[in-house]
Amino acid sequence: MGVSGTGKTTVGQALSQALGAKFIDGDDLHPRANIIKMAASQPLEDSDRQPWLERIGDVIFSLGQKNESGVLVCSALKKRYRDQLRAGNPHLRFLWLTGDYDCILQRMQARKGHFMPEALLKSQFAALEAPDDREPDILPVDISGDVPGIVARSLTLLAHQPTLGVPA
Ligand SMILES: Nc1ncnc2c1ncn2[C@@H]1O[C@H](COP(=O)(O)OP(=O)(O)O)[C@@H](O)[C@H]1O
Ligand SMILES: O=C(O)[C@H](O)[C@@H](O)[C@H](O)[C@H](O)COP(=O)(O)O
Repeated sequence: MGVSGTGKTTVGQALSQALGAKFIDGDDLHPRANIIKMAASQPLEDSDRQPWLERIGDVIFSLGQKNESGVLVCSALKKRYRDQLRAGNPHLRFLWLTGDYDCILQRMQARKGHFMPEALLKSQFAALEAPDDREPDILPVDISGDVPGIVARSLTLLAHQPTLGVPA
């Protein structure tokens, strides 16, 4: 999880390879109307996100039913969104990619060919409900430094969450 531009897709793909797990990009689960809206620099509303979160929760449930490991990346900005994803998915854990606005903005500016405009980064931070100790299943990972280092830190954190299929 994390605001747009934090590296969810980049880190998630590398992490899924390191874990031998399936990779799913939550961007691909949006109704097309959501993508069109964001591409037009309009922030999504809670109602826009509902069908998307439902699909994400169902994909996670399907993986669990097949006893399959997966890395699914999505912003999951608000606690109630995360609670919706948790429902019926006891093995779900979150890695929260976290960093400062300027660092993320620079990365978004350098990113090519993605529908999400940097103009929406402020609204992403405005919508973000930063996890706190009410959500102990969320592991914060700072995004400064290179991708291999972030993946290594993520693996170390996940190793303490054996339910993710990472050997303890
Ligand atoms: N640790 C990193 N250091 C430098 N650039 C990064 C890092 N992680 C991601 N990026 C770059 O930042 C941009 C946003 O990454 P991306 O994976 O698309 O983020 P998200 O999926 O969270 O929107 C991409 O251009 C990506 O190549
Ligand atoms: O909750 C939201 O406002 C949207 O879900 C938004 O977060 C979008 O899905 C991605 O964040 C954009 O794509 P990237 O995160 O890949 O930039």
